[in-house]
Amino acid sequence: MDGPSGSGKSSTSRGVADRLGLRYLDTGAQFRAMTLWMLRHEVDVHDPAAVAARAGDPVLESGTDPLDPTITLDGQDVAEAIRSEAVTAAVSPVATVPAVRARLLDLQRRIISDALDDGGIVVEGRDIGSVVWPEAEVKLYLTADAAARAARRTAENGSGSVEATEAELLRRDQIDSSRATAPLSVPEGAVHLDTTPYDLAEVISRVVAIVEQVRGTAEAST
Ligand SMILES: Nc1ncnc2c1ncn2[C@@H]1O[C@H](COP(=O)(O)OP(=O)(O)OP(=O)(O)O)[C@@H](O)[C@H]1O
Ligand SMILES: Nc1ccn([C@H]2C[C@H](O)[C@@H](COP(=O)(O)O)O2)c(=O)n1
Repeated sequence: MDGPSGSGKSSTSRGVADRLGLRYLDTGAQFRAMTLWMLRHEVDVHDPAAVAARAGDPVLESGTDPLDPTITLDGQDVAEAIRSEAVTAAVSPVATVPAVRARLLDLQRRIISDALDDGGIVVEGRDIGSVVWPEAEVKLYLTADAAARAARRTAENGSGSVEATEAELLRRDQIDSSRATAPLSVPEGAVHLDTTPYDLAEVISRVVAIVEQVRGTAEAST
């Protein structure tokens, strides 16, 4: 499942994975953990060579239970720390460094391979259907109007102005879409779902129906 910031990928992916008995992976959390490590080790996140030189150092582990996803950095739970404003502001430049993407893509592919032996996995990010796992059984591209995304995110944060949140979302959209390495784009063969008019339960039900339809079609043709 790919899509821009705040389109509902995490909430939808977790709900779908829970309904279908699948594992769940938030790849954005991995980019955030990598960024947190760089900040904690005083690496200049705007210096790609400096970031690349340390990209192999952090020890990252992602737990894939959709009801309790976890992320640890050098053995420490960082689920809360990776959502800080400092990390949110710094993550885009770190995510554009090829050495960072290569390291995390390798980790993501290993997690996906393991999960495929265990029933399957819902993976969310920006380049999952296009780069990380183009052979995915189902590819989804989630969007929502910037105003709806900003309103949802502001409600989630419980503070801040909707206008400022929307500006920050649009800034990250712009960076994620225009970068040279694995830009955010609709993957070939993906179903595009605009969630603006639907609440979360409705989106989850629609995605589950899409998965069941794809699986039914695949079974019927074998
Ligand atoms: N269809 C929906 N209707 C209303 N609120 C929603 C819907 N989908 C998600 N939300 C809410 O919007 C907020 C952002 O959703 P979520 O974190 O799942 O987005 P995301 O695409 O994973 O964002 P990011 O890429 O920044 O991690 C959350 O508070 C979530 O509960
Ligand atoms: N597969 C991915 C996942 C995430 N990113 C980048 C893009 C975002 O700026 C950042 C944080 O992601 P979020 O937690 O907001 O989903 O990580 C990426 O480049 N590729």
